Amino acid sequence: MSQSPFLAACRGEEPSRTPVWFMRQAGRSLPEYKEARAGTSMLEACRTPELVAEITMQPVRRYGVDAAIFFSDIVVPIAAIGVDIEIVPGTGPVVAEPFRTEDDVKRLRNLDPCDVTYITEAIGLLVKDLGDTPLIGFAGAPFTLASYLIEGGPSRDHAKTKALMHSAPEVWHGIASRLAAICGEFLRVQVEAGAQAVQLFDSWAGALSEADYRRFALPHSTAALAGVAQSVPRIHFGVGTGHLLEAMTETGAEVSGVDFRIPLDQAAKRLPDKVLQGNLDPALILADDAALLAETDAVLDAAQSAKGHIFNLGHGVLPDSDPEKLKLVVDRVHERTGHERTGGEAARR
Ligand SMILES: Cc1c2[nH]c(c1CCC(=O)O)Cc1[nH]c(c(CCC(=O)O)c1C)Cc1[nH]c(c(CCC(=O)O)c1C)Cc1[nH]c(c(C)c1CCC(=O)O)C2
Repeated sequence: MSQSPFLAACRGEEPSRTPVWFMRQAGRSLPEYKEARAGTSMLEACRTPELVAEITMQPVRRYGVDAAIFFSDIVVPIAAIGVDIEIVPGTGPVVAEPFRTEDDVKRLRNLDPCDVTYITEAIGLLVKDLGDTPLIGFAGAPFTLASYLIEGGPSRDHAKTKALMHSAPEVWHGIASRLAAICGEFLRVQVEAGAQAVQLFDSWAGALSEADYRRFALPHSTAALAGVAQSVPRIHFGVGTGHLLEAMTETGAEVSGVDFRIPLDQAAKRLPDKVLQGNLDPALILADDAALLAETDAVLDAAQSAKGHIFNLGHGVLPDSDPEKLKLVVDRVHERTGHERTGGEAARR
């Protein structure tokens, strides 16, 4: 496992090749996923260890990526503490009774590892199946989760969430600090079961100004990530967060996820001490091969000046992506950056 290019890159060491994995690599773009999921709701699938292990393995088998991302969802721990939340196909998480008052804060009890034994079981199966490929555990950051709970579902402007932050800051901090404890515990359960890195998804943090991010989100994301500090590398990612790059590093995460809107050479100038993850525009997977490979090369070139680089998309794989195109990207990244010893060289040593 010490040979894992992904873990070496996370630690800021020189990997044998640039590691590559894709956010949302397990999911709707794969025909074998659709087949495995047929007739099972998303949350039910997340609670079925054999199915979780199979779906997590599918992109590893197909693409030869350097890490597996655990098949689950950011709302799984919220559902596990008894909140009535569903993942509606084509929409996203929908909450039956949104959270908006002091009394609602009390509905967020702590997560007990006993609430999610299916997670421990699924990771137990995966650690055996994965061999040398590391498993990334994950959680949603308090702000992103709180937005679903307060809005009641997906939101473009996060208006109710922002209004609550400013008009009832004690209710906001009550909700967000309880979510931080839940996220921290969810990450710990995954690491204790065998996940070798974690990613905190603050997908919607880009909707906040830097001042609001620092005041309302950063302390809670920091608390969530503190749960697994010193045990595994931590990756932190948000969408449209160019104005927050520096602030987001203050959570203490070792790796900064960069979305496709900021070139990696610019991110490297601003974050010289951070390993960067990213950032091919997911839409390029739908482009022709020549354009796709040119942009893949451009990402690799821009990453040269970074302290370290983990190749990824700038956000999740789009549902219409052709798996063959993702395979093309993995092979290109490996071919261009691999300097693993050849048989001949190894024999000479
Ligand atoms: C915001 C967010 C959610 N979930 C997640 C985020 C953060 C990442 C991001 O910004 O993309 C994280 C997530 N969700 C899922 C994973 C699994 C691992 C992976 O392949 O990356 C991960 C890491 C599975 C999933 N989570 C979901 C699917 C699709 C469900 C299906 O196949 O029926 C998958 C594979 C559902 C989901 N869950 C959520 C949304 C918005 C949706 C899409 C709803 C839809 O359009 O159908 C909430």
